[in-house]
Amino acid sequence: MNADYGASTELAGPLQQRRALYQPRLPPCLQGATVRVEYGDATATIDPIGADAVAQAFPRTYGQRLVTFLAPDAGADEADAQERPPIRVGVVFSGRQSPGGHNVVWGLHDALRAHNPNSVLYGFIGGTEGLFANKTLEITNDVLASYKNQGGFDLLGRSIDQIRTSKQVSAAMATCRNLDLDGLVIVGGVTSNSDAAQLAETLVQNNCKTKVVGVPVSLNGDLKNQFVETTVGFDTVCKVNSQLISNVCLDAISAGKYYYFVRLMGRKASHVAFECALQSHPNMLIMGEEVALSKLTLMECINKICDGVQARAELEKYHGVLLIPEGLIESIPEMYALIQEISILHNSNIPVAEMPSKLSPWAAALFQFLPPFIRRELLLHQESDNSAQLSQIDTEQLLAHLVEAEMIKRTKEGRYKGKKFSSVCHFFGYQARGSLPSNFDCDYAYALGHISLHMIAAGLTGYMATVANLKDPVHKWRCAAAPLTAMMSVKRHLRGPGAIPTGKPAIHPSPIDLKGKAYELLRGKASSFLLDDYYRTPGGIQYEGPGSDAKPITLTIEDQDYMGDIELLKLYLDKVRTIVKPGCSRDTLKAAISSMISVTDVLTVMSHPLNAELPLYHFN
Ligand SMILES: O=P(O)(O)OC[C@H]1O[C@](O)(CO)[C@@H](O)[C@@H]1O
Repeated sequence: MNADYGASTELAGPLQQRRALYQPRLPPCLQGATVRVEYGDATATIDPIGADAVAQAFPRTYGQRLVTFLAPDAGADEADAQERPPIRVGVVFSGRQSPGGHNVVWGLHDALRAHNPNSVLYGFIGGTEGLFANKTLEITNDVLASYKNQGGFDLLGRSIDQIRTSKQVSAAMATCRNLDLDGLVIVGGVTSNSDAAQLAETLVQNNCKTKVVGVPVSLNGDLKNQFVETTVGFDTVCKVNSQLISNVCLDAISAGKYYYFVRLMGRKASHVAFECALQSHPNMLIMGEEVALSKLTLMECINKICDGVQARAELEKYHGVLLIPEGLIESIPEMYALIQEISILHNSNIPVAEMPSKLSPWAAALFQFLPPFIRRELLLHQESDNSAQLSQIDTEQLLAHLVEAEMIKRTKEGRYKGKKFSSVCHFFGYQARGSLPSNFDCDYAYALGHISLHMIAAGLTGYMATVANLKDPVHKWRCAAAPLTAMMSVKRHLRGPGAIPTGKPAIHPSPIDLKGKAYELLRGKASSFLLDDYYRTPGGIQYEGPGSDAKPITLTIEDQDYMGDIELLKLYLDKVRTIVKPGCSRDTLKAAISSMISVTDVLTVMSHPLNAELPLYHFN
């Protein structure tokens, strides 16, 4: 390991320094050294058909009860910290880096110290490989000083997001025993938390005392289910990307000559692209979930984009911004089938150079049709979950290339009479992944770190730390722990009651809810986005003042009646605060709000009783 992990570095910039001083907010139940642990119902899984398979695979950790953490009863005697047994905990960054990850370690550290100052926290250097090789860094306040509220995972670094093979699991268990760990906290997304569940089960079966706790940290926002509302890092990444997208929108409209094709990280599900579209209002968004549902072929997607380009040309508009998720390529049915064939070849250890000749005739034909750069990228070695390396496949360039060819064809055939189509491509991912985390991600991660300690102290294993009511202010957050097995499902080939579960139980990425309110909202605006250049400029992340408590739009919309909540209303009003002055007309307000966010029923805002409570917002 060359990097000097955990070395106390000086925070160079004033913003970095100021961010290090930010004290994340904690919900009331986490403000003391102890919590009251309340056990709820026993769990099954979110996948009734796969429940038996999950129960069989996790005989010792399946069916555990839900757990809620509450503030200790008023007047309850809080034992002296010295009387609580010290706890030894290890923490590993397993998943990809995501803004806020450092605060999980910080929260865990602070909660451990409050529990008993003789407790010890080890960070594994270099991620899972450090865990296997027992390479540790003791986390202290000094070590943490320059990582508080900072981006990246460079406090400890990371390597592969995998604790899965029997060799890896045995090595992890040996480290837990060697360090005499009471708990191991695994930080990551769907893959890392699936592995955490397996490790927890194995440790129980082998009478290893270490409790395994998962923490939902992933920019993808796809670890979402009835227990988990969002993941740490999603908010920041969407805010940074939305700013970049809106910059590109203004660039596009200024010169009026390019179509920007922007691919966004987020793996198979389209959460990042979707949230960014709600924040920045690009002209088009092609979501993987829509394409998969309608079984749109590659050429149907291209025609859809070309129809949009043509409709805009009729308005004399030759610029535009199109967003796509990096997982789009896998959602196109014929591309999915091709990727599956390549995956089988990888799993059969066929050398990459021989793969094209081993494809089925139709897959070979499709493969040959694709431009050489896409062919090369499709053959890259797979991710740890056996999926294609989506970050490396330049789908935006493939689309731009095919759209250009189709526009030329339409021109030749006389079906398009506008100016020549020109495109510029971007992949926004890494730029946002290392960002300074938003206040929301700082608070959320810090709270999850605290909850992890309370889970270990309560002897829970095979659980994920969770926080509910995230749309509300921090003092209303509800802290809990949910069994990892309860979030599992089993892939199956057929749908419906006759479906036979196949494959290993795992926590799978959850797709965009195409019946949800946020989707309905976006669809309602689709034609205006396409034609009206309804671009919205969210600007950079705000760390102080108005807007610093803004949360992901999808989180706030999905979880409640639109505009039904005072906090959400305050949020919107905060956003318009800078341009809407007291006493302004309804029309000004309406224009201001709709240019910033897709509010469907602005009048509801105006007639809301809260208006009377906020003197700034008395409207004529
Ligand atoms: O750093 P790498 O290996 O390119 O990882 C990229 C992948 O990691 C993520 O950023 C997080 O899972 C994905 O969105 C992306 O596909």
